[in-house]
Amino acid sequence: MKNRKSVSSIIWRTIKKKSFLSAGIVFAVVASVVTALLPPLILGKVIDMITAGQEPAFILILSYFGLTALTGFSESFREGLLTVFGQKITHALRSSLMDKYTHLTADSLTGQEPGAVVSRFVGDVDVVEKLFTSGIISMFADAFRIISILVVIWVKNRGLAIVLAVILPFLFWFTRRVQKSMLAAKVENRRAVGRASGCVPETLHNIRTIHCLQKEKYMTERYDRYIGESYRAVERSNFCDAIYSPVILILNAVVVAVVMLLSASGNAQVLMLFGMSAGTAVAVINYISQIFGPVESLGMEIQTIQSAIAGVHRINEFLGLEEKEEVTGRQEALKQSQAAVREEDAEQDEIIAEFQHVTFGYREQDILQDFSFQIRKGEQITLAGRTGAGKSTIFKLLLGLYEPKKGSVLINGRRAGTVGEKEKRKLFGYVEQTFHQVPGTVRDQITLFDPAITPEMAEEAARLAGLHETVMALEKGYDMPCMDGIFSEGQWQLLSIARAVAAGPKILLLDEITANLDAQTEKEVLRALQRAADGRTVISISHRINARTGRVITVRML
Ligand SMILES: Nc1ncnc2c1ncn2[C@@H]1O[C@H](COP(=O)(O)OP(=O)(O)OP(=O)(O)O)[C@@H](O)[C@H]1O
Repeated sequence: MKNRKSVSSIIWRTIKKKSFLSAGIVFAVVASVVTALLPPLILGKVIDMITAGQEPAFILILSYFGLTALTGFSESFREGLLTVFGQKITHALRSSLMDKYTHLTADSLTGQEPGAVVSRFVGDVDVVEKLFTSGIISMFADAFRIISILVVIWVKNRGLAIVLAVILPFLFWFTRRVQKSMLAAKVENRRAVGRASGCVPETLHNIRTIHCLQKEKYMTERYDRYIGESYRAVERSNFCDAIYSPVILILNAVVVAVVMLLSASGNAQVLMLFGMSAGTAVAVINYISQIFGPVESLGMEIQTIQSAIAGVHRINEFLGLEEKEEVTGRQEALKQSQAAVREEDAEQDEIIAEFQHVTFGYREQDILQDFSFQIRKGEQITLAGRTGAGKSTIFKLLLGLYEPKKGSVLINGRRAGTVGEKEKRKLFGYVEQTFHQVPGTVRDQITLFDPAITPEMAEEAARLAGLHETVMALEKGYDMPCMDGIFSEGQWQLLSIARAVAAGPKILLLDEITANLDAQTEKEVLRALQRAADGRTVISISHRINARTGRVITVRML
């Protein structure tokens, strides 16, 4: 088992690796808050000087504009750095997920829904990225900004600070309520749009049945219902959107008006709390309008963090799945040299693969029980048995994808599960019922991007499979990008054979390779196989009696 990774360890590693970037973000956050705090103070001072009949110093005016510009600059600098940092995190997370994916055991791998894996790689990673770019860091920045403004206001006008301390929790509660309702309405709308979009292909797909059973009205009403749900959800969302800004603006105006009225009240006790100069009044009005923005953002940031936490859990769950036993480069080299010695020994008794009293089942139910057989080098074996008896399972055990519950599966006298990936490619060639394309050229289909397989080896494999002429007849030959329709069903199977023999494997595993072919094409593929089988051990699964070769091992259904 490899050392376990988690989202937090990956992020922590990225922070340490990109220490300058991380320090830059901290610096930009602090700078943007501090520089935003100073201009209203300077403005207040300038106004106080003007009202006192003094000429404001040029440096003061200059620093007001300079600091305002600096605030904008440090904010965009922070956003820029956060975007870059977010990309680094996305990269690190996706690489770790891919690394994990390639190391999963066959059992964990088959238990994964393709759609769920894609949403782990795309949706969940994006959400975690947002956790940083518009979640945690912005939340700290906004909280820092609110607190610093409150501190300045406390120093400048205690009464206003008290009013704000009372109002801000209410404002925050109201903001969260509006945001939650908007989010719920958006989710509802997405669901309704999904249902309505699903309705269209469903109707087209079943159009004959709908006409036959005269269900047109029912389908129309159903579509109308979904569209109606979507419309109502959008209206709810628009309503929340429409009321929020006016409420905030009115609140802002009311606070300013009340504080100004109180500061002009003339009552000595009230003035103790609310009294201020004209300059301070301008400064605090400025601060009040600055404090509402961060409160609104804070609500959104909490929302982002909440949804990101679910994504973090899902990614951590995926990263915690069981991994294959790892064979390191050195171990593999050592094992290969030991295998070479064993192979020599094995050559004497010629047993290349062996099942010793194997019992195996994917879950509790056993599929094989106390199953034994031996295969000698160069032998041609056919595995026969009813559907579901466990023939393909025997291949998976030979490939070391699963460990038996009892007994052992040996390849050249060695436990199949301990054969490393590189060695496996030299040991086994696997041909399945259908060909699975990889993105790339025809040559890539044969080499599977293995640099050890030269273009000459790929060509030789295609010749052996009897496909060389067909490939050469293609517009770009082996460099032709592979796509559906360039080969016939039988030719795809020949390409499968070329792929299987390209690395010169000692054992060929053939799983029902002629099942989908007509009699003529089957003959052609079987001829190619005869050439490929020369000097190799071949283990095949076939339901067709005429495609069976050599000794037959029957796998009985339990
Ligand atoms: N990954 C898996 N997880 C759980 N059960 C599985 C898995 N793969 C196969 N099985 C089950 O194991 C049993 C044996 O399957 P296997 O594919 O080995 O049979 P088979 O003899 O090759 O059948 P066929 O001739 O139809 O290909 C079947 O009941 C199958 O449903």
